[in-house]
Amino acid sequence: MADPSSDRPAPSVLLDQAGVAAVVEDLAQRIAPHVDDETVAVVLLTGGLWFAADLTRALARQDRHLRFDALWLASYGDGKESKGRIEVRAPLQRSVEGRKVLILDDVFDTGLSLAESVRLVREAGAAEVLTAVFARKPWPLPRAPEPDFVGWEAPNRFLVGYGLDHGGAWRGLPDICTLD
Ligand SMILES: O=P(O)(O)OC[C@H]1O[C@H](OP(=O)(O)OP(=O)(O)O)[C@H](O)[C@@H]1O
Ligand code: HPA
Repeated sequence: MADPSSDRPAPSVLLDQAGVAAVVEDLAQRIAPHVDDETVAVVLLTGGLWFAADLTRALARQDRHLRFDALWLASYGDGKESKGRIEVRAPLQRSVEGRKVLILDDVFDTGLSLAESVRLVREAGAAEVLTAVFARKPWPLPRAPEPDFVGWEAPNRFLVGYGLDHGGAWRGLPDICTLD
């Protein structure tokens, strides 16, 4: 998979694409009773895009046709550790005043990105905020808020694929892999 002439390590698969698809379908079934066509799905860019694309289509198959918006947040840059502060690169494009919002992200790690997005969406006037992440990584301390819906409990490894990157690379891998 890796270019043998490069010094990039080859990703090894932790959850293959069939496993990813099963996790998304299961999440859609669990989320569907809690959302309707007036709910706004808010994806956290950039990494959440692949999950949000799949989940919104899985919800459509459950006859839930959510509105869609995005918040562009960044905290990792090209490194493997959170910088501990969240940069807002682009705000919501439409009003969420009085609406139910479903925030979608690829991974819950320190929990800072999700917490900041919940704060921003509440500040924008959302009536109710639900959160769903594809993967949750283990953490020794309590993180607040925990996501309302979690697809897959990931091991404590650095993940790439299905939106997750290292320095902008590997987001397009259909499997979830690790570089460790
Ligand atoms: O729980 P946390 O420790 O905050 O980590 C999770 C966040 O980290 C990644 O975003 P990143 O800041 O790397 O930006 P990206 O979406 O462009 O990859 C990922 O997409 C999540 O949004
Ligand atoms: O394991 C990870 N991989 C890529 N991006 C991330 N952002 C938080 N955790 C991760």
